[in-house]
Amino acid sequence: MAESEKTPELGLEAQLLTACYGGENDKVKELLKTGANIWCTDETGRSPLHFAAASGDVPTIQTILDAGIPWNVLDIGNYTAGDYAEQGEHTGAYECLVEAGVRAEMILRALRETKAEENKKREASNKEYLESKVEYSGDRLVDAEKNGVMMEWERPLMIEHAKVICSSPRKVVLNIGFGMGIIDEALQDLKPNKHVIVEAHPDVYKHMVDEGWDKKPGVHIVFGRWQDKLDEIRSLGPYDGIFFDTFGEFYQDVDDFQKAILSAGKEDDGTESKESEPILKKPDGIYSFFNGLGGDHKLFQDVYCRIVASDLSSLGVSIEFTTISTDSVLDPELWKGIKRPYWMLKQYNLPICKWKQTQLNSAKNF
Ligand SMILES: C[S@@+](CC[C@H](N)C(=O)[O-])C[C@H]1O[C@@H](n2cnc3c(N)ncnc32)[C@H](O)[C@@H]1O
Repeated sequence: MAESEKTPELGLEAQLLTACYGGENDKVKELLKTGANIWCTDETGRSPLHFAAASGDVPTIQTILDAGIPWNVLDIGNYTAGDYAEQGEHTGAYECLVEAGVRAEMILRALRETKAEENKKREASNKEYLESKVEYSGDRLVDAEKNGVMMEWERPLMIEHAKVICSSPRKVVLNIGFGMGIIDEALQDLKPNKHVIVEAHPDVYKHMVDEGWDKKPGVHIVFGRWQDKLDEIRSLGPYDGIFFDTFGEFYQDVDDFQKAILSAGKEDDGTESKESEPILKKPDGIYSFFNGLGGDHKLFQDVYCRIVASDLSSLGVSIEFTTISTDSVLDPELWKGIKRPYWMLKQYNLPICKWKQTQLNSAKNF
């Protein structure tokens, strides 16, 4: 064969991507040993993990993850490896990526917690937001940088959340974060006996007062960050239903909130009080939260759903998700004027959190 007729030999990186795509785990390992650069990508930014996910071969995915590619890597089109696994209907591969995400996030969190212990009290995650202006503008509430704080498209979700935490009249309910007051309107329609609303932003608080929320029978407004108002929140409870939906806070804040409402009160010396019940009433209290974490990528959302389930479980609470289609939200028109769409998934996982029955039984036997 003439020299010019030979197929040109692929470079190590091209060989690596091809082997990942073929799910050839042994070859992938060999290429990595030979010095193939694990950080290589093709022209569309797809990493070896994207290719391995597209092959659906779990051992190859594991090899790539072990070699250091993060589970949440994105290509130029903003797709995760999970998107490639799903496109090929590789459920085992998708599950492997979710598990990798959960493991990585748990490790990161353990590291952060050690740091937080060192720094003791954290600064508010959304300090800047709370100190700047917000604007009510038609179907949305935006912050000074045109981030969507709350938008009208969430109304059907809020109505369902309200039904979950206030399933019959005369309940005592707590809502953290007023925003556009959509869930609070829905709760009022369900006729609770007592309806406590905690809101930290001065402009939002002013809007609530302008709209007469402070005069509604049974409504108690607590103005301030929930973190600073726990004693007042506790004194107005316990609650049959609790909903949490703030803005600019992180998962750590959600986790702190859950620990605060699901644990017994503290004595002056900081030990758990034997008399005081948790803020969420036992045994029938129901807790829910806006499940927007990771709302721009399905893989990220699935990882957070797993993490929150595990955290709640260790607090004695089980979680179930009911799904609601959010297909219509994918229309780019809806997000015009908003800095960054915060929801890009076809399905919303609405969490319903209840005290675990086994826990209650063993507590009774105690
Ligand atoms: C997404 S909006 C809530 C929307 C609401 N669920 C509705 O149906 O309209 C979030 C709200 O939480 C408030 N917020 C943010 N951090 C808070 C905190 N730490 N404590 C209480 N409210 C907070 C914001 O000012 C904002 O009004």
